[in-house]
Amino acid sequence: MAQDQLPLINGEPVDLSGIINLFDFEKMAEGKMTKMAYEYVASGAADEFTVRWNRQALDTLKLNPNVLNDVSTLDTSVTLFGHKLPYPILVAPTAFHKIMHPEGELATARGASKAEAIYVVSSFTTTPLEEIKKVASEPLWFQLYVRDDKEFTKNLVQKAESIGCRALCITVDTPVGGARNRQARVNFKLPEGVNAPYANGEMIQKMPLTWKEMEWLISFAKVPVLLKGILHPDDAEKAIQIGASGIIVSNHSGRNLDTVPATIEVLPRIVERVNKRIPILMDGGIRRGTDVLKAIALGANAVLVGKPICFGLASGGAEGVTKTLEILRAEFEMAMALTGRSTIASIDKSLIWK
Ligand SMILES: Cc1cc2nc3c(=O)[nH]c(=O)nc-3n(C[C@H](O)[C@H](O)[C@H](O)COP(=O)(O)O)c2cc1C
Ligand SMILES: CC(C)CC(=O)C(=O)O
Repeated sequence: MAQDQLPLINGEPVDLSGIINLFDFEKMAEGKMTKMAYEYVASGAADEFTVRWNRQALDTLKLNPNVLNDVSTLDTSVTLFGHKLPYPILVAPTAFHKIMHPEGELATARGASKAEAIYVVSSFTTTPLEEIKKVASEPLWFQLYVRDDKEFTKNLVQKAESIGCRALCITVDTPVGGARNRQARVNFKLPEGVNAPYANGEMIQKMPLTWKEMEWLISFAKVPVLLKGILHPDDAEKAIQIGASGIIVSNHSGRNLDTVPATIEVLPRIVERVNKRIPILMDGGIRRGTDVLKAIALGANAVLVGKPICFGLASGGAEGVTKTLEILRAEFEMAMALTGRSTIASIDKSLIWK
């Protein structure tokens, strides 16, 4: 690429041509981020067992491909809540993008839109929703951390709806923060000049969120509500009973409760209980196209990626985000073709080697 076409970070051109896979982005990002920001993004809770298990569980699942099916054209599209996505990968909500790149969430929104992906904006965005909306040409969803101030929460939901967010993901796995030892060691805090307008002046402290508050939220939400952070089949059932439109099987990338299982291990039980009544999304450790394929084979309708987006953003701003999604999308297409699957519907359990 010519020097004048390279993405800029802090006015400096950044060459992403050496980036071949998502792990390359992490290495590059580590070199560009402050230690505090890198530790914030890269770390998990306590001894980080769950962080490792998310990856190990995906790595050790083996594939069982078929040959000689016609894979000359692939249809990777899925429909979620009436909206057709060209491929089943969304940008997970992650907080504080301005500590990763000076353009923060604006770069993420531009990058995700260019890659035709839905961007789930975090409650702890460091850029106001209206500004993000202006640069996003693909749909936005909004992730909500419910605060004890009901008026504040309701206003925030209504703001997200009024700027056009198409769904709400209520994070239910963070009643308190986790034992984030690595963040504690670097004394993580937002740098001067960076703030989170919807954090209501606090980071995570105690959140009095119960099924009762969820029912209250669903009662006035005008867009589909998904519960993010479901790991127990009974909770998936309750989510359906109170009228949730979808769930996200997530262990918060191992950042909250260490030693919970990998999400790909949990997924089949939830899929069985939900029995196609509502869509199931999954996140946690998705780094390869084959990971996306495995999650869909085990019953997810779509997946989200968190850390890779942060590393793409830190490495190359909007271009880094786009490239992250494009690599994953291309690898997913290869994985489909190489396993003899030309549509999402044909990706079933028989793809997983037993
Ligand atoms: C740096 C970082 C910040 C995050 N911030 C939020 C957040 O604000 N709200 C939320 O619901 N989840 C948050 N998450 C969790 C992600 O939405 C997602 O569940 C997780 O990152 C997916 O796993 P992966 O990072 O292995 O892809 C965060 C994750 C990371 C890595
Ligand atoms: C402020 C944080 C609790 C945001 C978050 O969800 C995370 O860092 O995982």
